[in-house]
Amino acid sequence: TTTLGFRYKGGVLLAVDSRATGGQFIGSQSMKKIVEINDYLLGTLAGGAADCVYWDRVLAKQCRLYELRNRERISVAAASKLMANMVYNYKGMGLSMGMMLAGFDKRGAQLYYVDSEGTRTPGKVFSVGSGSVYAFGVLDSGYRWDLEDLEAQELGRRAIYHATHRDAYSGGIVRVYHISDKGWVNISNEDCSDLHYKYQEEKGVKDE
Ligand SMILES: CC1=C(C(=O)N[C@H](C)C(=O)N[C@@H](Cc2c[nH]c3ccccc23)C(=O)N[C@@H](CC2CCCCC2)C(=O)[C@H](C)CO)Cc2ccccc21
Repeated sequence: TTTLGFRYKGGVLLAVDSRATGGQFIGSQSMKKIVEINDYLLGTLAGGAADCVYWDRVLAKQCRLYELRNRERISVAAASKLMANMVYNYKGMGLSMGMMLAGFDKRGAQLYYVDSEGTRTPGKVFSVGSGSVYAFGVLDSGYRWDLEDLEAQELGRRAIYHATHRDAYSGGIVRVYHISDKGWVNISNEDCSDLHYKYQEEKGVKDE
């Protein structure tokens, strides 16, 4: 898996791949690794698939209960704290989950990293998963706070593409989401092989 997220002038940009693996076998090429918790809150998933899918659903339920009890949406900080505290109860028991919580709330655009080891930290740029080393290579060289929206989307897309090209455990569809004060938008879902030929074309390189 390769997932990434970064905060910038235009809000939060998330990009992920869609491959699930079981050892050397590919379990799926079309998984949803960006999960829609509400109209202003997204999560990204990496690690044990069952752990990620299960705990995401528990978090989504808790966020909905919060809204019903408090008549307002939960903050990203609070949602990430809920998740961190829930999985901390199972620390050392074998959970494997590395996720990001991204959204827009009273504090503006927010991005947190939370994992099953007990880490919960806010930040500007994260990449999580087996392909994150490749994604960081592209991301860190192209990231600026003042990116325009289209530049930010293309940076996220290219960083995930490069990870799917080099990491055997990443692949499938490159999904890109943008979160602003108007909520989240799914920008694109492109097959990484289509992106491969598009980028080769741009480089003027034939059928590699
Ligand atoms: C195909 C499939 C599943 C599957 O392939 N499960 C395997 C066993 C799994 O958990 N794969 C992990 C890798 C892995 C195997 N055993 C582990 C033990 C510990 C930690 C990781 C693993 C995976 O693809 N992980 C993805 C993220 C997942 C993909 C599916 C959606 C939720 C996030 C990645 O992190 C990369 C592919 C690198 O592992 C689980 C599932 C649930 C619902 C619907 C379909 C599936």
